[in-house]
Amino acid sequence: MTTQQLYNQIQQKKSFLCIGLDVDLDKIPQHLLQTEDPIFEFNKAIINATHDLCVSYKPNTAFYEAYGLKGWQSLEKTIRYINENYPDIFTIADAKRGDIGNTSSMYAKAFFEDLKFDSVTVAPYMGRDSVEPFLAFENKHTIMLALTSNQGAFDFQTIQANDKPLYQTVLETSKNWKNSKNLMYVVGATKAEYFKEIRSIVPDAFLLVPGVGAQGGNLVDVCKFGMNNKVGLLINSSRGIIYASNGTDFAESARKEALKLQSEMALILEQN
Ligand SMILES: O=C(O)c1cc(=O)[nH]c(=O)n1[C@@H]1O[C@H](COP(=O)(O)O)[C@@H](O)[C@H]1O
Repeated sequence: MTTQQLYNQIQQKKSFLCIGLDVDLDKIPQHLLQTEDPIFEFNKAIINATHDLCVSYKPNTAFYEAYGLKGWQSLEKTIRYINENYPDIFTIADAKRGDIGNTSSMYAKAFFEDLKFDSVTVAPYMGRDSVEPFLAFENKHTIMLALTSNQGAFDFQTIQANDKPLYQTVLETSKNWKNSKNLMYVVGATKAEYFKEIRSIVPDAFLLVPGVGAQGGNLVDVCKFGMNNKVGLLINSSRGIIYASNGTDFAESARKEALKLQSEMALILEQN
């Protein structure tokens, strides 16, 4: 998918919401545990109930890997279900990969060619040759961690190195990498005060912004300086939407939470 297609979808749906499919068998409605593939059944119901309100789904692979082969199969079925039924949706494999070049190439194949995700999250710590194999894929997107939503972001990412915080070097340096047009960046919603600076470094890039909802980030604060002239934001909420209820009404309840965020987004888009 191209970023223009993503932008078209944002305009059409008046939404830049990304729903995180972080499925935990201890949190999903108990009646689903009787089914053959509870993770897939849960995802299918959430997707069917919310696909018109969001532009993206982001399964975090940890929640599937934790259940071994069966979990990986549920992930495969989920991405196939989205691609077959809602092909406009931008899909993110939240896997936070990155390794020496030949290994990164295999990670890229796994997520882009085998599973057919539109994008994958990648950690920048190993540098250019660990990220460029992902960037080589046309119309696929590499979402690199820049300034994350967690408290530990202050351990390394904001450390001064060469007179600037490390996350700024990550942004500036990566702009010069081959196929950098395929880069997006993760910036946590809990770091709203950094968006002005970040936008001055990467004015055109899409930013994946997790941390609203359960982690306490605020949508309006993020949009104030985070938006660009093509919106340029994908705001993720996982637990805040998918675990709105653990009863038989879980899908409707998820829809209600997604609708709240989408309505706020529609208002923000109208005002900009
Ligand atoms: O890359 C991510 O998506 C990510 C980066 C980050 O800085 N913070 C962050 O929370 N995430 C992911 O975003 C999701 C947030 O989930 P909720 O806090 O439940 O909305 C999880 O899948 C996290 O792994």
